[in-house]
Amino acid sequence: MNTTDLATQHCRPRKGKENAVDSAQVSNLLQQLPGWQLHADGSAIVKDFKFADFHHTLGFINAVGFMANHEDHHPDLEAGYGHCQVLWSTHDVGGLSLNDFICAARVEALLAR
Ligand SMILES: C[C@H](O)[C@H](O)[C@H]1CNC2=NC(N)=NC(=O)C2=N1
Repeated sequence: MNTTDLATQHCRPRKGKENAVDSAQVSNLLQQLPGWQLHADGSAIVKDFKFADFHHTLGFINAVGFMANHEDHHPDLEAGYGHCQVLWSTHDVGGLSLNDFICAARVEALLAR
């Protein structure tokens, strides 16, 4: 499954350990997502996006927020003047589900041009 395929999928409720992706799937999916990395504790994927100034950073945050509400799947965001770190994990699974990779691909799609 490539980034475009991932980005055309929608999140659906995924709860419980049976919906966790295993480590082989994680490395496979991460190969489709340039710049995305497994977070230190292994329970999230993360990427830091750089922007020219605060306006562009805030525009990105709003776009990500709109998409996240639409998908009912919500990231942790940490931002400064010219960057925003986006972290996806699935609380309902206690780790990573396919929803996290779908949303990471959807963030990439927001920036594709
Ligand atoms: C009921 C609702 O769909 C759930 O609480 C959703 C909302 N957004 C969510 N976001 C994230 N990141 N993880 C979740 O498990 C999650 N659950």
